[in-house]
Amino acid sequence: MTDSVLIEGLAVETVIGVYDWEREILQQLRVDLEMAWDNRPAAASDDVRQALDYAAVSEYVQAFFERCQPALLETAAEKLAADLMVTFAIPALRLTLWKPGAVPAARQVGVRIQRGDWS
Ligand SMILES: Nc1nc2c(c(=O)[nH]1)N=C([C@H](O)[C@@H](O)CO)CN2
Repeated sequence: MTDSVLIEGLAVETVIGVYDWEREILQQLRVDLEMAWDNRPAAASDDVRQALDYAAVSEYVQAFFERCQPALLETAAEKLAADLMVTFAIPALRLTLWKPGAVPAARQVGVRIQRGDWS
């Protein structure tokens, strides 16, 4: 699959972190997504129902972080990737979760995973 639908820098607020003090506060994450999708049917029909609707996916990601509040970025990434692939029938995706401010000397830190079949 050579086509994709992209979401970059989606801001979400959630409870996340391994330390006790982190369980008491909201922190911002930034989400980048590259989702494999054949864009030709949407282009041919000019119909959003044939597209992978990035607005709908963005809303889903926001709702996910309201109900899923894990300690590790790794856990959040794995669960979110699995949920998105099932809910939207996405064959493959690359997901990056950034946690700006977690390491003050770094611009941001995060994790990136790739799941599914990109062929
Ligand atoms: N690989 C990871 N390392 C760390 C994580 C994480 O989620 N994945 N989390 C923390 C703390 O929660 C940290 O962000 C607090 O500043 C430390 N390392």
